[in-house]
Amino acid sequence: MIREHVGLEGGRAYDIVIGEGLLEQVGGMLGELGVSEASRHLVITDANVQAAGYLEKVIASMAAAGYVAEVYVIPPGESSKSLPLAGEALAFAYQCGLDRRSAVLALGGGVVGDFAGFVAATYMRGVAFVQLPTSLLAHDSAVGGKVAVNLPQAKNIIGAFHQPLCVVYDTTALQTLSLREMRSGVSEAIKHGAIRDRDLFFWIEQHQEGLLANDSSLMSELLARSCRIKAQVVAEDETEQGVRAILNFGHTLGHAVEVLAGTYTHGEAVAIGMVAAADLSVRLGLCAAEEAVLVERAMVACGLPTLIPNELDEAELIESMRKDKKAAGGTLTFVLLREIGRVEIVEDVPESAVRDVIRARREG
Ligand SMILES: NC(=O)c1ccc[n+]([C@@H]2O[C@H](COP(=O)([O-])OP(=O)(O)OC[C@H]3O[C@@H](n4cnc5c(N)ncnc54)[C@H](O)[C@@H]3O)[C@@H](O)[C@H]2O)c1
Ligand SMILES: O=C(O)C(=O)C[C@@H](O)[C@H](O)[C@H](O)COP(=O)(O)O
Ligand SMILES: [Zn+2]
Repeated sequence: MIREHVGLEGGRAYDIVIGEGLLEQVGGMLGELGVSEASRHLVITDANVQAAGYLEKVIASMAAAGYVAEVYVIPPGESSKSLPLAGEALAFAYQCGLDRRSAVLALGGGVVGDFAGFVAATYMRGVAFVQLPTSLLAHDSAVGGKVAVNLPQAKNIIGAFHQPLCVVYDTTALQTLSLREMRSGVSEAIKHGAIRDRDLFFWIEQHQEGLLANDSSLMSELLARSCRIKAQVVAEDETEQGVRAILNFGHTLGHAVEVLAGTYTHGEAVAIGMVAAADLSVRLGLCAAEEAVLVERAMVACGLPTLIPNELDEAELIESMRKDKKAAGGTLTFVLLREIGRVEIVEDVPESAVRDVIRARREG
């Protein structure tokens, strides 16, 4: 078992526990975290994760430890991150009699984590929550306390910073993940390498075959190293007053592509966004062209997309990016590459440079 730590102040520090068979131990872990046995608790998951058998394990483990668990199952997919569905989940929590000592458990990928975290952050002005990530991408989403639902036209617009009590990462769950979702998760790990750890970046490219095949020792190393970077950045700037925005590398364009196309996974869209951000960095004279080539090479090696679909309108992409959460006053803000392992946040990027990059990155 591996333990990483998110070193926050004010009683909000927590551990990320990574290992095999942890879902069967959730009940005992809740006891160690001081979760009350007197209150009812809510496990939120999606239908795919339920069908794969993980919900049963959590419920059995909680029951064995004396916990009463209610269950709320959402449809799989990004469209579940909506305010109306969150409202229904909140009403369900109330109807079940959850109280201020109740905990919400998020069992699933990033969609479930963001959604359930939002429910936990808003129910009775905030109750405890525990992340039980089941996708590879969720090594990113489960850590750091960004919880949110979407507007139809923009991602994560309605949300909060609400840290979990613990992240319990059962790596056996990754066995049922599709190759596409494994690749999508690798994309955010490449991001962690690109922003803070050059060695990790090249290690992922070198070991992509074993990682995508879910080799257990490689996977444990990936999760530990990638979560460690995420935890460090979050501990430096919990609510994104500054440096935390580097975790948004690839997301300015990535979020625009994800929303406007509606056909890419989050990790795929961010992969396109990272390659484009690297191109932009070269165009603005911030980084050597060879570094951008290496970013693209890593994405291709991991089977991730690198081109912007032709059907996405340039003006709509720009408009969406001007409304990105990092942007103030409608300017274009990007996290740009200095070299692999080092990035910087650049505000007020000229629109002409962004348009040039979009045109050069179009599908053939
Ligand atoms: N809060 C954050 O810091 C943060 C960070 C990164 C991404 N995100 C968000 O996370 C979301 C993407 O997360 P995701 O890629 O995990 O998507 P997801 O939650 O939709 O999961 C991907 C697919 O895999 C299925 N699945 C999950 N675990 C499975 C398992 N063990 N076996 C079989 N199927 C499984 C899901 O049902 C879904 O169909 C996006 O909404 C993104 O905005 C948030
Ligand atoms: O934790 C963060 O901070 C991140 O930016 C991580 C991102 O990978 C993630 O997609 C996050 O949800 C994006 O946040 P947003 O504020 O750009 O919506
Ligand atoms: Zn992301």
